[in-house]
Amino acid sequence: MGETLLSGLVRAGRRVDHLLVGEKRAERASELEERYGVAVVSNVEAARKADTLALVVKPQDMGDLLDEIASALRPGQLVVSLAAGITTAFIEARVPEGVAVVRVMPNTPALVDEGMAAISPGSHCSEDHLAEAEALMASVGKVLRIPERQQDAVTAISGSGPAYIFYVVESMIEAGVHLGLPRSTASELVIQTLVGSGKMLRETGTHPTVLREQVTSPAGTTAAALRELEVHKVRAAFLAAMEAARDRSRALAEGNG
Ligand SMILES: NC(=O)C1=CN([C@@H]2O[C@H](COP(=O)(O)OP(=O)(O)OC[C@H]3O[C@@H](n4cnc5c(N)ncnc54)[C@H](OP(=O)(O)O)[C@@H]3O)[C@@H](O)[C@H]2O)C=CC1
Ligand SMILES: O=C(O)[C@@H]1CCC=N1
Repeated sequence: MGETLLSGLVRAGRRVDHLLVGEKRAERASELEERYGVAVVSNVEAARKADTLALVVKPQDMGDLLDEIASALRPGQLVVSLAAGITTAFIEARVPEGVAVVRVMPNTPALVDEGMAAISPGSHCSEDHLAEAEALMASVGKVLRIPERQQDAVTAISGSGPAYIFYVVESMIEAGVHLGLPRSTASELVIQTLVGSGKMLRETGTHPTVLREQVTSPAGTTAAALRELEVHKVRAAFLAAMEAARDRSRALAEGNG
């Protein structure tokens, strides 16, 4: 996710020659330096020199990372966390008083500048700090400001969301193959159907139920398929899946790695 954000900043034409990246593995560090022209330094040096820090480690590694950099941080700096589950309070309790914290939930379509990020301010965060985090994430897609209490639900919907969509795509391609289509044909049909349907949702602003009804001819093929999805409780399965993701996000905040 960190590299996705970095590559987006480069594509957006933002200056990255002054950007410091904390990366421990030497091989990976040289790869990032060569690919993006950024300087790879220690986490402590990045924390001491940067005005804004983006923390993109796994939630389970966040406590150790904060312990490592806390003494290098100073009031007025901005810490932007992209980690699932980790609350602004968790970070604020581990950094000096007056460090501004913003919690972000991004998603991987940021790689093609179609990301969806939700941002929430911590308790010492000014409008300028929040606007800075917003501008960072706007380099790679849309940004919504939300209250932090909604972050676990957002993580379940848009953070993990691309995985559910890819799962549906995989399933439809497999079904096409099962029905006798060549894999490449099935794949092209499904991907273009997905992109076209997404574009219809965004460009028409029409409710998805209406769009679905427009495809569903009386006693036709779509009605036959949708009946099977109802019989197999696919809608209930989506609800249960997203509740599980929301609960997992909450558990990560409580340190249940
Ligand atoms: N993937 C996604 O779709 C999304 C991810 N996120 C969040 O982004 C964060 C990263 O996730 P993801 O990119 O999937 O995970 P990855 O494991 O791919 O990336 C985490 C990176 O952090 C590095 N790292 C770990 N500890 C340190 C440290 N102390 N100093 C410097 N670097 C360190 C790891 O290096 P190494 O490999 O050497 O250990 C690794 O490159 C998570 O908190 C996740 O919740 C949020 C939304 C979407
Ligand atoms: O699976 C995860 O925990 C991360 C957070 C949201 C998407 N990927």
